[in-house]
Amino acid sequence: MSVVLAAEHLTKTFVSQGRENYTAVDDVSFSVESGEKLGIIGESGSGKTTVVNMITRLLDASSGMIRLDGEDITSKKGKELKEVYKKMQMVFQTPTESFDPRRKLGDGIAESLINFGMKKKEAMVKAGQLLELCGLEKEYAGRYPHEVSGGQCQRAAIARAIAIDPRLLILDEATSALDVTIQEEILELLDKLKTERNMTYLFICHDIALVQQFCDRVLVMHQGKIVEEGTPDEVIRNPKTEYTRRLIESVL
Ligand SMILES: Nc1ncnc2c1ncn2[C@@H]1O[C@H](COP(=O)(O)OP(=O)(O)OP(=O)(O)O)[C@@H](O)[C@H]1O
Repeated sequence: MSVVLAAEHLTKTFVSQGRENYTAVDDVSFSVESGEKLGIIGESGSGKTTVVNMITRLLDASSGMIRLDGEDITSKKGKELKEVYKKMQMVFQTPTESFDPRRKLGDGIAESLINFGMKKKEAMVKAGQLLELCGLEKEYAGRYPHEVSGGQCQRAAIARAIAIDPRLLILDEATSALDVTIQEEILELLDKLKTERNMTYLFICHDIALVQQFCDRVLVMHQGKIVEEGTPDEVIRNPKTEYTRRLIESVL
């Protein structure tokens, strides 16, 4: 199996005037294999989103390296990021906010296709097909974000994220705002897409039960460090740290 994403000794120290420097992510290393569903769990403030923000290049790393498909992307900026986002896409917690409220869902999905060279007409047809692939009728392309439910909007966000056929999806609390049955449906959709498109997932979540259900492997983050790693069943059955034990007890 090939490594799709690797983080090597990734560190982020926030430096702000008048406050002490704060190291939110401290020497974090991990890799995600092709076709794998890797979870990262940890309590609020443990550094999960900071890791994601560095990987997706929304935030500069203080030190360390990020490789995507073997290529060093740690310092990629501006136009160089287009190639990065072709391979790696994100799905966030609040789908309604991730779409422009003044534009229809179909336009939002077609936009990424047009950015990558597709003609508008073709992109609109493809947007409808992607919505269908994600379990919505293609007519949803004509709806605004506020005209659909949270679960439907998250399906549209997934349709947009897979539009340009990325290898890796980063799902940052992508099911956390949804109720339990809708969460299940979204996880089923992600599993279907993984089988059909050989997707690789980095699944950030604070809920170890969801990670157990969905992921092949999990990293536990605490105070900016990875404190544990294994299959979800291994970690749940035999937690090595008191912190992980508390995380498990709080959910299961
Ligand atoms: N721009 C910033 N400046 C200073 N500190 C920050 C900044 N962004 C995040 N932090 C701090 O870094 C730590 C990690 O935050 P992060 O958002 O990565 O945690 P998290 O595990 O994703 O939490 P949550 O699940 O609540 O989103 C927190 O203590 C946070 O206050």
